Amino acid sequence: MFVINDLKFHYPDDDNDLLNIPHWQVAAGESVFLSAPSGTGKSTLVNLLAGIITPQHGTIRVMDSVINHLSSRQRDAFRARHIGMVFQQFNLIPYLSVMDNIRLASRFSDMSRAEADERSHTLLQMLGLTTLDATRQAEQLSVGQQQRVAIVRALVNEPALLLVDEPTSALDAAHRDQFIGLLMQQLDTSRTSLVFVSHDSSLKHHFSRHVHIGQLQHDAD
Ligand SMILES: Nc1ncnc2c1ncn2[C@@H]1O[C@H](COP(=O)(O)OP(=O)(O)OP(=O)(O)O)[C@@H](O)[C@H]1O
Repeated sequence: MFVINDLKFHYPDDDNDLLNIPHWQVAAGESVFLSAPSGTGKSTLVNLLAGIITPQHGTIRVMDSVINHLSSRQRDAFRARHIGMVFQQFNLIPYLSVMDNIRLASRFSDMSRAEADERSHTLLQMLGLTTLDATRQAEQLSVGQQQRVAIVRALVNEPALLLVDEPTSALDAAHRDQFIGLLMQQLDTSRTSLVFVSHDSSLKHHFSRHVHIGQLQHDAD
């Protein structure tokens, strides 16, 4: 699903490479639990895989595209169509309804609007949100409910690659289990690959692979 080769990345204000990953690949349908101590570059790696930022060196191939060789506009289009993301900040538009927030993503799918809306309602329901909730403005929802909307928005297009960064912090135990169940169902039905970044190691038994960021990094010694 994706292959990283010879990747080096540093932020402009720091000459030292934050990430130096000789090779890492994840196959279609694999689910990876990625752990790392705070500040070691998990979110940066997720942003690289999403094509939000690009490395100074190396390649990140997602499906058939080397995403860091695409223009910024091409990366935006690729991400909208093939990559689902649930980030720490849910990035919902506060004054839009739940459904309109989800439609911002689903208009990039091959589904008709009616099909996409039906799928959205099904996913919302699976995560315990009602038809009435779907009409409410995002800002009127609790933090946990907003997170569930962000999850539906990430899943609605049946993405090839799903990137999830610290997702469970705002969910109670019951909704967290529903969330993981929904993710796993998505992987089974559509061969979606998942990279799941979390500090909550009690969740890692759900995943087919566990990776510590230190295992990916080039050993400088
Ligand atoms: N936009 C930026 N410009 C400069 N430095 C940054 C930027 N974003 C992150 N960093 C630095 O890069 C390092 C890694 O940040 P990153 O957010 O990837 O870590 P993380 O492993 O996800 O941490 P956490 O688990 O605490 O969220 C940190 O030292 C951080 O200060």
